[in-house]
Order: sequence, then structure tokens, then C-alpha cells
Amino acid sequence: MNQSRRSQGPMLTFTKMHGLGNDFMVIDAISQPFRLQPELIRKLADRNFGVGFDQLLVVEPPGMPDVDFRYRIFNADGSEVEQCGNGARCFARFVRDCRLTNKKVIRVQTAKGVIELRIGRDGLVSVNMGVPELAPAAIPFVADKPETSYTLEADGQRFDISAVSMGNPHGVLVVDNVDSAPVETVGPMLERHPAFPARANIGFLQVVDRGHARLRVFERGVGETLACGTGACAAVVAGRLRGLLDERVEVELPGGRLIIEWSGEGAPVMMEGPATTVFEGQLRLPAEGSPRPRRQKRSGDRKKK
Ligand SMILES: N[C@@H](CCC[C@H](N)C(=O)O)C(=O)O
Repeated sequence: MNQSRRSQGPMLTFTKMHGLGNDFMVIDAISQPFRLQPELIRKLADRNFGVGFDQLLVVEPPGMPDVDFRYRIFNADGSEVEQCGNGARCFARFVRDCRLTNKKVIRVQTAKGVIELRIGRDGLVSVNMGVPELAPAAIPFVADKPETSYTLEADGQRFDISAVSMGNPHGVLVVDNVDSAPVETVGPMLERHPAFPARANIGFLQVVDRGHARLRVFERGVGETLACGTGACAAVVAGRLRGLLDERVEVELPGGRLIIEWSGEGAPVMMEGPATTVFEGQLRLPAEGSPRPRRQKRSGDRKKK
């Protein structure tokens, strides 16, 4: 066997899925071993040199009683996160399609509690996303007490932002029109604002009427995505706390629509939307401890002084 063959690792089977264009690589880590290293996740997430995805979703056996699976989520930058709404719907479809369960209601353990997933006859998946957290310390957000919105300063500008945790941290700004909202500039600035010590997903919410909103989200650890499920939940919570939205809201994201329902403080947020399988694939992982390929010197490389 030549050197390159000897340094190859095991095959990994995966499924590529998306929820409204927020795309995922899904791995069944019950039937095959998979070591979750941030560097490998970043390589797999690369849209030119890897599989390409916004998040990696990993299905693991449950670690507590009365749940069916453990659900782990990693952003494209390799960071592990607490929650992913579009991913939760894909998770439900994946475990049913792979016959890992035949239950109609699937209980899943996440890093921030248990969520319940239901696949409807129409193929749409509804998820009980749990009770939103508004206490600053729990988001986490730096403030003395909970407010409907807070003023943040960045780059000489002031932003009126709501802060909500859906298991993961969100900041929500209300804008006149999402099409012209400064998502690419203000998104990364507020994602890393010191008021959000664990960083945050930043949503730009346009209220069309009390039952209809438009939303773009700059996601922590990824950038702007075509849809963000927890972002849609957080935006409806923020919009309702500001008195702008009704209990049931159709949220239009660049990749499609979600139905979000929230009756008010102390109640869980319900989300309904599609989950789509794109293809299944296999790839060979690098061997454990294999040396990193050395970069060839190119003629244009500058000499170190
Ligand atoms: N796409 C997601 C959220 C994924 C995690 C997020 N980027 C974070 O860092 O919290 C969704 O659909 O909710």
C-alpha cells in the first residue's frame, strides 16, 4: 500500500438536508463512530473543498431517561451550539427516514433542554421549541434587568435591540425593509458586541402586518443564512413583546416560510415548516493522527525577513 492510501481513515456516511435553504450535513453517530474535531468540521463545511453546510447535525444515543435521541449541533466555524430550529425539523425527518424510530412524537435532548418534534401527514414538521428566556443572565446579555429592548452602541451608531434566548442567543432589530437592511455590516458588528458575551445571532425583522413578518438573520458562527428557525422564533417573541405581532405569525425568510406561534411569557414557542433531504453520500475521513499535508512552496512565496 502506498503512503497516501495508508494515511486514509474510515468511510463516513452522511445525508445532506435543508430547512428552507439553511443547509446541513447530518451524521448518524449511533451506527458509526465519528470524532467531532472543530478542524475537521470546518473542513467539511467548506463550500469549495468540502461538503458545504451551515450546520453539522449529529444524532447520538440519549444521555438521559424519557428521550429518544441526543441532538448535537455545530456551526460551520466548528463551534458547538445549543439549538437549531431548521435543524430540528431535519433531525425528525432523518431519524424517521433512516428508521431509527417509528414514533410520531420524538423527544430529543439538546444542550439546553428537551424539545419535541412531530411529523405531520402533510410532511411538515412541527417543533415545540421550549419557553424563550428573557432574563439577561440566561441569554447571556449584559443588562441589569429584563427590558423589551435595549440600546447598544457600536461604530458610533445606536441600535434599539431586543435580546431573547431560544436556547441560543438572539438579538432582534426592527427595520422598515429587510431588503435594504444592513445585514452584512451591522450583523457581524452586533454578533460580537460585548453585551453578548457568548456572541449572538442577529435578526432584522420587518413587520408587514400583525400576522405577517419578513426576516433576515446574520447567524453566529456562519454569516447570513437563507433561514434561521430559532431566529424566526426569537423575532416573533421580540415582535410580540413590542406589541407589534399577533399570536400566530407567518415569517417570510429568504429561503421560504415558517409558521411561528407564541401565546406569551411562560409559554413555549411552536414552529412549523418543511424539512428536505437533498442527497446521501460517503466520504473518507483523514486517518487519526495523520500528518497534515505540507504546503508546496510556490515561486511567488516571499522570503521571511
Ligand atoms: N440555523 C439555526 C441556528 C443555528 C445555530 C446558530 N448559528 C447559533 O450559533 O446559535 C436555526 O435554524 O435555528
